[in-house]
Amino acid sequence: MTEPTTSAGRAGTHRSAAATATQSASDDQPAITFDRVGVRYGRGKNTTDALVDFSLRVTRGETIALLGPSGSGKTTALKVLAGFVRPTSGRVRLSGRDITDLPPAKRGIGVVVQSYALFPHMRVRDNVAYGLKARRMRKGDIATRVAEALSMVSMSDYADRLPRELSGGQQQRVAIARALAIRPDVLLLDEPLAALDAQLRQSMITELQGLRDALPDTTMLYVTHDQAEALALADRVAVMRDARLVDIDTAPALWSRPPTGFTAAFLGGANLIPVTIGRVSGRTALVSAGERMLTVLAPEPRTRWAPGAAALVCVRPHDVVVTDLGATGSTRAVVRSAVWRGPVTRLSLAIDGLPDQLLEADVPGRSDHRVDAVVGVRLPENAGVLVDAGDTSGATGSPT
Ligand SMILES: Nc1ncnc2c1ncn2[C@@H]1O[C@H](COP(=O)(O)OP(=O)(O)OP(=O)(O)O)[C@@H](O)[C@H]1O
Repeated sequence: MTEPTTSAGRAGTHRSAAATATQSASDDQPAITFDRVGVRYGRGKNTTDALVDFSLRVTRGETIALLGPSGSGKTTALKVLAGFVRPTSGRVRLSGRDITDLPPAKRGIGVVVQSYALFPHMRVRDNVAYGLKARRMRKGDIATRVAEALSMVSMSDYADRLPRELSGGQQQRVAIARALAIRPDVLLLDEPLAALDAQLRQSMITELQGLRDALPDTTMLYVTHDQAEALALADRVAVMRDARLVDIDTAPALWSRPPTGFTAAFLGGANLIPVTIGRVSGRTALVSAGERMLTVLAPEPRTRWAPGAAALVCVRPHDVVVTDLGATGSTRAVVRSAVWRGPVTRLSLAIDGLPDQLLEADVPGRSDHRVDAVVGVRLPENAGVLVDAGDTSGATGSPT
């Protein structure tokens, strides 16, 4: 086994308590490993399986978003790693070291939760210093660390304020500074922006992106049910459903080639059209949707797509082309609703030959399409991608 080398982190000599504690761990191990973790809450008849056979490996410096509907087990996974919940089965490791039985304070993990959890009677600097004092660090070193952490979140000017004298976004920055002050190798963020309004959330996403880039050696696990946050911040997105990890991949891959209908729907804004697979050749497939034939992308492995089998085609609303009625290659459709969303108008369309299916289409700007207007619709070749047919219930992600 090799000693962990000093990480060339953003703060120059970035070295965490956790890393110091993981003397026997190896740098080539994943920073975080969940190994078939199960969590069952309660006893007897009143039990809830919050995590089932949950396995995940996170590389050092990677940011993973745990994305899923309410109750899917995201927070439980974080609590297991932080040491607040003991798994019923399975093991958790940090840099290869088994920490399943280690108390939370000995794990050296930074945790940020939705509700800030600042000590109301302590000034900002004392809130940030809290974990360092608990580690019995020297006063001078504490002052340096506090200043460094506050500067990272642009809160240096607020060190003497009380939490109640800060806005929500500022309080959350202090909570992040407090988590960073211990220079954790692993930072856990549980819906850190959920309590903020939409505009502030957007600017905090940008700040978190900056923080992530400034901390290239810090591994982050980010819990959210907001797909926009996940897509903006994560190197990989782990989609959870009913206590299980259902899909994991890079954000662009999950977006463009969602493996399951659930993930396609949860990432938001997906039209999922039931189809029957016809001929598959290379990366494309000819499929029938109602009375229509479509040419769509068939992601690897091709063996997934057997001719005659049922599947779904995922089409993003911005890929649907709305034309005048009768335009070449178009199909007749009736506008069922038109909602202006700023940059686009989202149309809901009933398509001839596609019964029981409304297709959502985005047209640029504020369109003047009225309900019951008759238009043409065209799906460009390969605008759709084949997705495994399956249960998509509960996949109501935030709209895109
Ligand atoms: N202490 C507990 N005792 C009993 N059941 C619990 C406890 N904590 C969570 N649960 C249950 O475990 C399941 C997973 O909860 P968890 O908080 O991990 O989900 P989540 O995906 O983080 O949800 P949310 O997005 O709403 O925070 C849920 O069914 C929840 O009701």
